[in-house]
Amino acid sequence: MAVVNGNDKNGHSDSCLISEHQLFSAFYDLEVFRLGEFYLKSGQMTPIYIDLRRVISAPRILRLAARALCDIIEERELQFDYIVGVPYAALPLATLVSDILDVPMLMKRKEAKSYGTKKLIEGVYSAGGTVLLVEDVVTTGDSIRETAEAIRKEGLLVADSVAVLDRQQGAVQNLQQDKIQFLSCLTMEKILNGLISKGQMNEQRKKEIIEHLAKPF
Ligand SMILES: O=P(O)(O)OC[C@H]1O[C@H](OP(=O)(O)OP(=O)(O)O)[C@H](O)[C@@H]1O
Repeated sequence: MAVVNGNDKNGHSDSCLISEHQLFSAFYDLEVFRLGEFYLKSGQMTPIYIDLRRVISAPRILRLAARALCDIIEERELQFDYIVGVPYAALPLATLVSDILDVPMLMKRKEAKSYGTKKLIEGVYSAGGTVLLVEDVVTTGDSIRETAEAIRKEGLLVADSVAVLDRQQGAVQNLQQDKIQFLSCLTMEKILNGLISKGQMNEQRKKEIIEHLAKPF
C-alpha cells in the first residue's frame, strides 16, 4: 500500500494513509506474530502464526487496522452497498469499516440458528446489492469463498474482498476462480522482512519459511 503523507488523491491535506511499517510495528508490539509450530484451519503446520484476534483488546490498533482497510477501499475505489466480515475474527474490523465509511453492515453466521428467523445473513438488505467482504488473516481464501457463496445464495453480489493480512498461500488465485478480487494491507513477505529488521530471524530463515509455506498441503 502506498505511504502518503500530505495530500491524498482526493486532495485532503490532513489525510495520512496508514503505512505498512506503522501497521507492522503496532502488530509487533501487540505480539501478534508468533514463531514456533502451529496448525492452520487448512491442517497445514506453519512456523509462523499471525494472531490478529489480539487486536480486539487494543482498540487503537483495531482502529488502525480498520483505517488501513479503508485506505485500500478508497485507493482502489471499490464500489459496494454492504460490508460483511468473515466470521468470527473479522467482525470487529468490519464493524469499524462500516462505521468509518458509513456503509451498512450485514452479518453472516457460521451456522444458521434453529429458532427465531433462522436466517444465515442478518441485517437489512435488498437482493441485487453488492457486498464487500472483510477478512483479518487470509491463507487459502476458503473462508472468503464460503462466505461469498452464502451471500450470493441470498441474491446479493460479491466482487471484492479485503484483508489486513495475506499469508500468500494462494488466496489471490483461488479467489479469482470465484470472480472475487482480493486485496490486502500486509503480506507474509512484508512481515518476515519486518521480523528480520527486529532481529527475530535472518534472511536464510525467511527463505526456509517461504519455501515451507509454498509446499502443497
Ligand atoms: O483463508 P482461509 O484458509 O480460509 O483461512 C483464514 C481464516 O482462518 C481464520 O479463521 P478461523 O477459521 O480460525 O475462525 P475464526 O475467525 O472464527 O477464529 C481467519 O480468521 C480466517 O477467517
